[in-house]
Parts: sequence; C-alpha cells; structure tokens
Amino acid sequence: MDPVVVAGGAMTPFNRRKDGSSWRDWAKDAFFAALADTDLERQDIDALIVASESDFFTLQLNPVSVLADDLALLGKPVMRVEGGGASGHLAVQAAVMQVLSGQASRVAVVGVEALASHLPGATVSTLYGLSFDAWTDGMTGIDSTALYALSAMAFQARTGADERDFAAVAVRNRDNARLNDFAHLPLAISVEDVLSSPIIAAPYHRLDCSPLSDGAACIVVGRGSGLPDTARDRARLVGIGAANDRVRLGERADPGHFGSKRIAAERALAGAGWVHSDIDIAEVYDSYSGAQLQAIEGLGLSTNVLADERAGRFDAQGDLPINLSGGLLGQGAPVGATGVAQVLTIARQLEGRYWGRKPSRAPRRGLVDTHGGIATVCAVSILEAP
Ligand SMILES: CC(=O)CC(=O)SCCNC(=O)CCNC(=O)[C@H](O)C(C)(C)COP(=O)(O)OP(=O)(O)OC[C@H]1O[C@@H](n2cnc3c(N)ncnc32)[C@H](O)[C@@H]1OP(=O)(O)O
Repeated sequence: MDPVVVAGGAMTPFNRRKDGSSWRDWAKDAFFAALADTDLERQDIDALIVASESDFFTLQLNPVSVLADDLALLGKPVMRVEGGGASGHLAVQAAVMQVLSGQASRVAVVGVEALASHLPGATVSTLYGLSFDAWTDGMTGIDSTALYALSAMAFQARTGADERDFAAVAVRNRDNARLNDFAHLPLAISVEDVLSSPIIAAPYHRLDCSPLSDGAACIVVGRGSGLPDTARDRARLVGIGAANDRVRLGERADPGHFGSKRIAAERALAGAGWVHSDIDIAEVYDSYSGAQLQAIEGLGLSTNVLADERAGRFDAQGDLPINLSGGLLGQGAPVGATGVAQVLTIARQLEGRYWGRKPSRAPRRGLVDTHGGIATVCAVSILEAP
C-alpha cells in the first residue's frame, strides 16, 4: 500500500501582524506556498480542511466556507476542525483519515489564527479562559496561565523540578528559534533573564509563557499516483493517535501529569509499529516552559524527565532533540496554525530540508505532540523519513 505523505507545506512568519493584512491573506499565502512546495496546482486539491480555534479571534463563523471561496476551491468537500490548541494537528489527522478512506488523495490542511494584531492581550486571555470549563473555571476569571501554573506546581511538587529547570527550557527554545526565520520570539536570553521577567502567575514569569501570535501554515497530505514525483522524497505519516482527559484539573488523579498524552502516543506508535525509544526527534506542545517537561513525561519519551533535561538530552546535540523550531515559546502560537506547523517542521527535518536548527545526527523517526486545554484533547502523530 502506498504511504500517506506530507507531500509539501509552508508557513507564514508567526508574529504580531500590524501591516493591515488579515488572517484570510495569511491563509492564502500559506496555501499557495504549500502548493508550490508540493508541485501541484490548485485544481489538483481534492479536499480542504481548515483549523481555527476561535470565531472570537477571526470574527468569522464558518471560516472554511470563506477560505474555500477565497482559494477558488469549489465543488469540493470542505470542513473545519476545532479542538482548542490541538485544532491544527487534529485537522492533519482528519486529512490522513480522508486519504486512508479513499475519499481523497490530495488534501490541503490550512491552520490559521488571528490573535495578536486586533485584540488586546487581556481580551485574548479572557477568551482563552473559556477554553477550559467556561461555566466553572472560565466564569471565575481564572485564565490559562494561572491554570497551567497550578498544574506546573503539582508537577514540581512530585518531581522536584524548580523555576530554573523551567527557565532553562525557555532559554533553549528561544535560542533554537534564532535560526528560524518564521519565529515570533527568537531571543538570546539567560536563565536569570527569565527569572527576572515579571511574574504572570507563579511559578511562571513572562519569559516562561508562549506569546500571542498571528499566522498560518498549510500542508498537503496525500497518497498514491496522483502525487508528483517529489512525493517520493517526502516524509511519511505512519501513525496517528488521540485521547482526552478530564476538563477540570481538580478532577484528575494528578493535576500535574499529562496522562492522556501517553494514551495518544501509544496509539500513534502502535499504528507505526514502533516503541518510544525509536523516536529520534520531536516537536511537543510547550505553551509554557514547564508544560514542555510535563509533555515529555506524559508522552512517555523519558522515564526521568528532570534528569534528562539537566543532562542535555533534549538539546540539538542530545539523543532526543525537542522543539528545534523554538516551539510555541520561540516560534509562536497562532493556535489553529500551531499543529500544522509542528507537523511541517518534523516532516522537513526528516527530509533534510528544515530551514532552522538541525539535530547533530540526521533523524529517521519523528513525533509531533499537540494539545487543547491543559492536555485535555491530545493528538500525537508519528512520521518517518522517506
Ligand atoms: C489554546 C489551548 O487550548 C491551550 C493553550 O495553549 S492555553 C495557553 C494559551 N496561551 C496563552 O495564554 C499565552 C500566554 N501569554 C500571554 O498571555 C502574554 O504573552 C503575556 C501575558 C505573557 C505577556 O503579555 P503582556 O505582558 O501583555 O506583554 P505585551 O504588553 O503584549 O508585550 C510587552 C513586551 O513583552 C514581549 N512579550 C509579550 N509576550 C511575551 C512572551 N510570552 N514571552 C516573551 N516576551 C513577551 C512583547 O514582545 C513586548 O516586547 P517589546 O516591549 O520589546 O515590544
């Protein structure tokens, strides 16, 4: 059976766009750049899937219809996928399912979000608060940073991780982002810089937090003879998995443990026929510095994440480089686009075509992890080099 491949892809810069352009422009730019990378024409696309977290941000209900019209994709099956922070990644997984079911052989997945240019940060923060249980957590006024901080404190109490461990992640991801031309926050900073930045919600300082970003990303997922010859040299999507958890942190056995990531990862690895130790490189969901360590632990990529973090295992020179793009902390976090960009990054790394920081050894097998809420809706995909 022909493999499912990431036939091509592209992204816009992630940043705060103040140039009068709109999310519809960014989506279009990403789509046409992805087509060029795939060596396909617009009419070759069989189906369109759009990921965007919130109509509050785009101020557009039913965004897929508008984008399909803008892209002149008419008479095609189109759909929108939403799962909070995991929206883009779940859209990629929906494309894989469409391709595997035989309904389409070339599916364009466009992820887009307009967060930073037209809304004050405090408004976005309040709206993010509705991503948890809006009737309980959201209405108390607690925001995402405070909820993640509570989860991080439970992780710290169990593992002994401290603020410096979290800060080291923020420093490394921002440094990785310095080689990524699309990154929102490439920074040369120190642990002391992180610890002296303003406290947002203890233990998180401003530099421990991902920024509010605008941007778009697009990949074409495809299979079979309808793809151009270039597809032979493109990364394969060999396993997908998803799993959810209790929405309210207080109802989890351990509010500091991202347990549903483990289930999603095991499903994805089983699909690929691999085990955790086969993974050479990963992009994980680091909406906050501590969340990166929680993700690595939750996914089962390390049995002692703190020791591995301190030993440099997740650096570009380590045996499991993580977030060489800069992650959400460095590359940025336009929600709907995040998961699509993560898949694109790992695909490019496996193809030897990545534009930013590369690992010291060429990777063969990669993992992508994205979530919505606080690891409430988790998506994991496994990719293999061509
Ligand atoms: C969506 C889901 O389902 C799951 C999730 O992921 S939930 C998590 C969602 N993400 C968030 O909540 C984002 C968290 N981040 C924030 O809210 C904001 O970035 C923040 C509160 C940390 C900072 O906001 P702020 O203090 O209002 O900063 P702001 O006034 O915008 O900018 C001031 C400066 O700080 C910088 N800055 C802003 N955010 C920054 C950040 N996260 N890290 C580093 N620098 C930042 C800006 O670039 C700006 O620098 P200059 O003065 O040099 O231009």
